[in-house]
Amino acid sequence: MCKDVTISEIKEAQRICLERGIPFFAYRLPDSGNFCFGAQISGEVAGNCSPSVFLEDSGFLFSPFHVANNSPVRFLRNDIDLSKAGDLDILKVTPKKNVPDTVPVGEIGKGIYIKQAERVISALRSGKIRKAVLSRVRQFFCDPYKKAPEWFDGLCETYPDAFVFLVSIPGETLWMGATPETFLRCSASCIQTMSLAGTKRKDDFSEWGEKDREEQRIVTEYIESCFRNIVGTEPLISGPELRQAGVVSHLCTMFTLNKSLSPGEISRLINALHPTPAVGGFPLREALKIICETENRERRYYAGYLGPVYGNGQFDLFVNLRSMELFRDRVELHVGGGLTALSDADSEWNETEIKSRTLLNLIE
Ligand SMILES: C=C(O[C@@H]1C=C(C(=O)O)C=C[C@H]1O)C(=O)O
Repeated sequence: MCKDVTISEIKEAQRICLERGIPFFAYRLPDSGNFCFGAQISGEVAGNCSPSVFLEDSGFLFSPFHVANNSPVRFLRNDIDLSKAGDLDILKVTPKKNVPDTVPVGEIGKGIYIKQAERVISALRSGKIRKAVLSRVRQFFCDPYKKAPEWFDGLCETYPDAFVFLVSIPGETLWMGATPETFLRCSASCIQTMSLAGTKRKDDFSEWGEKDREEQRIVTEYIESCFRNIVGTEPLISGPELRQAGVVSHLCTMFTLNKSLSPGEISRLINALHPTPAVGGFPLREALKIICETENRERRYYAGYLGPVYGNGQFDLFVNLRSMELFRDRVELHVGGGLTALSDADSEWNETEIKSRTLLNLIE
């Protein structure tokens, strides 16, 4: 699906699609020099069913944190992928669609966040929940429809080891990000995922504290249990090691299974992995309950997963983090962090501030 396309062709195609209301996706895989693009020029964007339905197709999967009316599973086809000389011209003559503007969620400022964090921390200290990921929304007023192609280019340049993406479903949503976190990658003979948790500033060289190590351990043990219960084979596990993600560093453990799995096993693995305690918490049900009651908003596509699916059962899916939703006059960054009984509300706020620099450094 990914042809040799230049960044200027990608930017031009993005501009045309944004202007004409054509559904499209653009991405650059981690540590790759290839830019990929796909636009769906006919029919409705598919969705409203289980993400697994699409894993044998070719296109781009966009799956929310929670499936809801305003955030269904979406799957974009790549009718146009810029592989042919006339592809840009086809986009230019695709009829323009007038679509309604989408509605922002609203900023969640420091006062509200600190109250929410204190509430979650006291539940964590009562011992029923070990970890819960609390997130917030940060707004920035600007002209996203004009700027998006430049930002995409800038993110690719600045974060070579991130999955950089821009995905547009006109009238529904437009997201962009540079995520460091693999959800699940599947090639002909290898399955890979990661446990990514624990955060400090990139220039903080102190030892990792117990809070970060505990946060990481919870995710690692959870992923191990998913493999044990569903695949029955232990993957190769390496780490935790320090992993730089732009402005921050994380602890990262890699899981590699050198084996191909049946579509049924893959689908069960995906269902078990999402959401991992890296973006949800542990135990899952109790953590999701407190997140939902405390955040009091739909996360929509934040902390869901997304990426290209190649049509042969192979795919590269990533967690939707370090990302933002784009509106006519502003962007909304979604940013969160894992809380445990050892958390301090102010430090957690600072962590979300630092993580939001991943995108703000480029767009401000
Ligand atoms: C939730 C986010 O990041 C996740 C939470 C982390 C943490 O709590 O240390 C680290 C990496 C991610 O798994 C985010 O960036 O919004």
